[in-house]
Amino acid sequence: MATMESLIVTVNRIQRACTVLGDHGGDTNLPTLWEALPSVVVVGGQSSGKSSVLESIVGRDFLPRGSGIVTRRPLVLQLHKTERGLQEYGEFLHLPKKKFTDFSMVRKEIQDETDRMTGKSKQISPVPIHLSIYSPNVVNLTLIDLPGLTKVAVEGQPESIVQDIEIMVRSYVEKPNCIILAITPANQDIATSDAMKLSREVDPTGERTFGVLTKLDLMDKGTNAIDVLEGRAYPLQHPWVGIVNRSQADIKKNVDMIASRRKEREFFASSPDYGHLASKMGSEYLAKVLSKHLESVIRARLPGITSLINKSIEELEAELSHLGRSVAVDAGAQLYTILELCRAFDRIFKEHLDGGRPGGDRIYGVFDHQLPAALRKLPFDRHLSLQNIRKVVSEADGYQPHLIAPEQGYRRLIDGALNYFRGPAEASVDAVHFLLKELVRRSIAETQVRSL
Ligand SMILES: Nc1nc2c(ncn2[C@@H]2O[C@H](COP(=O)(O)OP(=O)(O)OP(=O)(O)O)[C@@H](O)[C@H]2O)c(=O)[nH]1
Repeated sequence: MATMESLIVTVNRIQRACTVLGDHGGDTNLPTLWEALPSVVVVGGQSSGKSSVLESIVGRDFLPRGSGIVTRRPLVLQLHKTERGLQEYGEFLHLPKKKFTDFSMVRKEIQDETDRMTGKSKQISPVPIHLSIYSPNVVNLTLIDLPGLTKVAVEGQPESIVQDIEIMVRSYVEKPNCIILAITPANQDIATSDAMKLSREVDPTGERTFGVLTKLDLMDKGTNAIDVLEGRAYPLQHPWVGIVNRSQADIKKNVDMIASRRKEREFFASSPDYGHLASKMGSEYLAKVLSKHLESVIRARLPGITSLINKSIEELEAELSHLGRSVAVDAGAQLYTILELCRAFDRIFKEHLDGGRPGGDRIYGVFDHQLPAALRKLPFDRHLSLQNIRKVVSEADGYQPHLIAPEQGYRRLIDGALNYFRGPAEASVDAVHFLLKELVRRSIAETQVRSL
């Protein structure tokens, strides 16, 4: 039986395999495993504090910063807890074996990899970037960071980006396996929070939504968010978690994460409003709660995931066996395979025509039944009636007396008769052509099945 920790690690590996195989949900003809995997998705409006929460959970500065829409591709962030004393590093799925120990280079690589997919056009792309972080200071957890919900495009970004982001975010949060981390700043009216509006829509019972209130330190003096944090104002099934991230000034002053986490702990411990909730607040607590919840969701979904994988294996194996044995790689062997196929096709096609397999008899039927029946319907009685022959013959030679036989007249009679033949003859050719094409199709199908 897998331990709790290895469950998340296993799902991480499956997620990476999905990305390599081009499965990131959405419209696809193949069964999508990606959509069946539970994941924590970070959702929030612009500047709500998403990046700060993620960095705080990781304990490192590594996300791109800037104005406008910075996150333009989903970032699948897989956190792996390592043993105490080991060096922290990041590793991207698209750059395997390259260990990033300098986290400012991680930030740069996220930016560069985003641009590689979207160009400098500032468009968004649904193809995720996978980043694994190995550190003794994290819990095993997978989080997906998405572009912030926004109302307006900034310069250089197409107007459609506002809708495109909403569609992308929705495509994640709609999935029943998605755990929504809804980030809302406390210094804003929660009723207008983009994250809460969206999560209420897709998860009305609040079963899979974790509400996170950031910027508690920025609330107006004399106000607090205790009604929300104690679950009275906006009740969810899981308790709300309050967070205090670094302010812009702290970031400018290069306040590091360790100091920032300590400051956050102190804020809650010394707060007259939140002191009684201190043990259930803060980014470290949030990471632990999420990790535990993710593990329990994975455990519950495990039978479903296993049966989906088994079903996919069966379907793909059936398709593989239908496609036949693998094609040889070197030119000589490929030529041999092609000749072998041609010979097999030739034999099967001949059997269809000459007998042994059905089909050839239908061609015979065209000449034996269809053509004679059509000929019988031709108006030869009228064409070769004595009256018509007399008329054609006398008209044909004009004033010239015919010496032996009325040659011109006969010619006209024969030409006319041949014209009548043309229709049924062409119909017979078409019918035979159609039958032959059908036999070719059948022979190809039988060649594939028989000889491969
Ligand atoms: N004082 C204070 N400032 C915060 C807090 N959380 C975030 N900020 C500041 O708010 C600003 C926006 O935070 P980000 O974490 O970049 O927000 P975001 O949601 O990732 O923003 P976008 O990536 O632009 O969508 C930054 O200047 C942060 O320093 C907080 O809890 N307290």
